[in-house]
Amino acid sequence: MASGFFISFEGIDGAGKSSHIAPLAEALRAQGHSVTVTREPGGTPLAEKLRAMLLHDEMDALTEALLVFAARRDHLRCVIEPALARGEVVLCDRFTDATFAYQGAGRGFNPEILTMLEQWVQAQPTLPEGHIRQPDITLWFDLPPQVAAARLADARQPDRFEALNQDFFVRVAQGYASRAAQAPNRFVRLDAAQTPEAVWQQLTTALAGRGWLAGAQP
Ligand SMILES: Nc1ncnc2c1ncn2[C@@H]1O[C@H](COP(=O)(O)OP(=O)(O)O)[C@@H](O)[C@H]1O
Ligand SMILES: Cc1cn([C@H]2C[C@H](O)[C@@H](COP(=O)(O)OP(=O)(O)O)O2)c(=O)[nH]c1=O
Repeated sequence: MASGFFISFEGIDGAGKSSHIAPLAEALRAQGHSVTVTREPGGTPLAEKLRAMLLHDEMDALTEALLVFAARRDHLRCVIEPALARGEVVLCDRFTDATFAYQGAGRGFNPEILTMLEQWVQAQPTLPEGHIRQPDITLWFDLPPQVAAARLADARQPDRFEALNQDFFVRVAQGYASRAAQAPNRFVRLDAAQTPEAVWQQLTTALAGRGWLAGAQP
């Protein structure tokens, strides 16, 4: 079976993830790859409905965790796994690291339960025994929360998460840092405080170092 490549984009709100996904998709297509661009929570009609609830309805942290993993299951089954099986590159705006950062570190929800849900939801019969589906590379846009807040101040109407205070995002940023420490080969840390051009340069250099995107121009 053809095996594609799975890249996730992570970081706190305002870190610059979304700004880099379309240019990366274009650069990969220009080099002959088929690319699926998607996002979490979301990516399927069902998961987009769950996303709207997560972003706008009041609920506790367990309900948040169950909704994001339900959305993820549908997204994996209907979009990500089929795209990988076709040999495509999948670019996904957030994945499970966001759950550990937001519901785990941010909300203070039990990470052991998140790990259990991760094992169930990301089980995939085509993978070798003991493996679950994870991104091949996670591009982590690391940015101090106060810089992200300044970027978002005028940019858009905040959702339930973006409206939370600075302390929440300090914990979320720490959550990403500890996830990155647990999977150093998967995570690529980008200094997202630099200019968009410099962040793009870091991103393409990291991918080129792994055999992707030779000579891509911003
Ligand atoms: N490197 C950067 N320097 C300054 N502003 C940036 C940079 N990257 C993105 N932005 C701006 O910050 C805001 C948030 O960027 P966005 O890509 O939507 O972040 P995210 O998807 O991580 O929430 C946007 O207004 C965007 O134009
Ligand atoms: C994937 C995921 C996202 N989220 C949150 C983080 C974001 O604040 C929000 C939506 O993410 P995002 O798509 O980055 O928002 P936007 O479209 O505004 O850039 O969902 C979680 O809390 N847990 C998760 O597992």
